[in-house]
Amino acid sequence: MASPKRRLQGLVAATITPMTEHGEINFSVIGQYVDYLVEEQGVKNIFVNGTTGEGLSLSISERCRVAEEWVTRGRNKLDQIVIHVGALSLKESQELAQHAAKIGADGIAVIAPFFLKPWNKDILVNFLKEVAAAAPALPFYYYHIPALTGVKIRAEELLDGIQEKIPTFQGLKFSDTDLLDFGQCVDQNRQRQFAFLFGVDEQLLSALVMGATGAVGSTYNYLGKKTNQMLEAFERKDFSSALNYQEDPRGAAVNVSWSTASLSREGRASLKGGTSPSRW
Ligand SMILES: CC(=O)N[C@H](C=O)[C@@H](O)[C@H](O)[C@H](O)CO
Ligand SMILES: CC(=O)C(=O)O
Repeated sequence: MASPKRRLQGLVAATITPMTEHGEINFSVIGQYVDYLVEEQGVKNIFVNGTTGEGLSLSISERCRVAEEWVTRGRNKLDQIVIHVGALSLKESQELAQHAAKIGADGIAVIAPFFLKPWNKDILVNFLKEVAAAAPALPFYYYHIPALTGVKIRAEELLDGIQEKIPTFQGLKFSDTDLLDFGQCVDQNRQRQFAFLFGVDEQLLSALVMGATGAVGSTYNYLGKKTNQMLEAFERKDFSSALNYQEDPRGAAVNVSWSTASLSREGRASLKGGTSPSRW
């Protein structure tokens, strides 16, 4: 079982869910995918069943099987495996959280419900709390992605007092371009050991300046190595090299016609090699 561990930091690849030409999940390539991330990209943390992984377009049983395959294949090779367990239904989200704990994942993340939505902080925190309580031994991350959920409660507001409500709260995955909100999250929680994981790859350098401790994103699947070099350049305060590296994800993002707000169908297909079907 996962132990509450060191803070998640550095790059986290948001994995795609490989599919066969018939639109079924292709579990057989996940082992190779792990090796590719570790060996070719130098990325040892993954975020499974998130936006890039089309988690919300998979069935619950598929989500469980995908999570299981990543954990099995990633054991002893990856550092941390975070499973996204957000869902429209609290009950399903709790089931996914329990399952993630059972299979030995290292953490769970949850987005805000996005059809019938929480209209204030308390409602959202209560939802998150009930999910977190289903996996009381697992670090919990809130996945803030307002452009896609439509839930615009500021992350800074959400974080205020969150540990009293959710004792396993360990960090934030912040997928929004509002660097003021992000910076305030960092500033107001300096005394806590939260992970501040930024999720707009094109803006990562700016987020590092604001205090990001790591990043979760789709581009780290193929720009992991370069982005690690950017992190190193930033560490040694070589900002002009860091800026050169940052140009890459921005270029790549344009090339595959992504927007910062949503990864298009074409972008996803291109990540999967151009022809792989999607679930939406
Ligand atoms: C909406 C979406 O998928 N966001 C991802 C993570 O949150 C990012 O990694 C983007 O894919 C990336 O920044 C490219 O636009
Ligand atoms: C990028 C990211 O974190 C996701 O695909 O969920």
